Amino acid sequence: MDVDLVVPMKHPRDGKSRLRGAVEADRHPGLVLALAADTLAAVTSGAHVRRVLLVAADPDSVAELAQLGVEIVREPAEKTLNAAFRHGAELLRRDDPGSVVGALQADLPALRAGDLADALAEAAGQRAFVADRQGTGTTLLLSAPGAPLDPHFGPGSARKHTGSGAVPLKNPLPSLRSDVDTPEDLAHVRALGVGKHTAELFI
Ligand SMILES: Nc1nc2c(ncn2[C@@H]2O[C@H](COP(=O)(O)OP(=O)(O)OP(=O)(O)O)[C@@H](O)[C@H]2O)c(=O)[nH]1
Ligand SMILES: C=C(OP(=O)(O)O)C(=O)O
Repeated sequence: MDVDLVVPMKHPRDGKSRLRGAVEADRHPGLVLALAADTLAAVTSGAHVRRVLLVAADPDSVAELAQLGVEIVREPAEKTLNAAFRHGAELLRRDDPGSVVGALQADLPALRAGDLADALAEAAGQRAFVADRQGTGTTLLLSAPGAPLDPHFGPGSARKHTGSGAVPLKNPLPSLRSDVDTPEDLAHVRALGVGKHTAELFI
């Protein structure tokens, strides 16, 4: 089954504040962009991903990511994470009302296209989500075809997605569950194997 994905991003200077200190302060925006670039490179290499819409707080600040084959739009007037996801989903559905829409985090630098394909296969058209490796957050939420995405991202989102009827996917999906919020998460993904953009920062 094919999917269109929405990926939200703050200005790289403002995002990933819990990760501050993992690299020198002036390299923080570059690290945030590298995490996103590796995530998006894995996503766009996947056979089942049709479109990727990056919903950005500041499109100019993430313009370099367009070369990875993603479309970039500005976030809506309501500047929150879930509003960014809803806006992206609405734009995608305008072009294809019956599609499967997915909400994906931009901080999965170890992502493998195979894990994303396995998640899509397991979801099999149900509204479903992938919890992060800690089990509390969400890295991917998939709609049913033509049905609402209904995103509830934020602290404790795994419980909120379960509560709203989304099916928690059970496959291991290690690369898809390894989001990077803290320096400890960064050490974890480096051990798992990150993409080239993040790897280059640590040579
Ligand atoms: N466009 C947009 N993206 C957002 C917004 N809030 C969060 N994001 C993005 O959504 C993703 C997940 O958010 P978090 O993991 O909470 O990241 P964060 O807010 O950058 O990190 P912390 O500052 O450490 O909480 C990140 O890629 C953020 O850049 C928002 O209001 N608008
Ligand atoms: C916003 C979320 O991400 P994080 O855990 O990366 O803050 C979430 O898991 O819903």
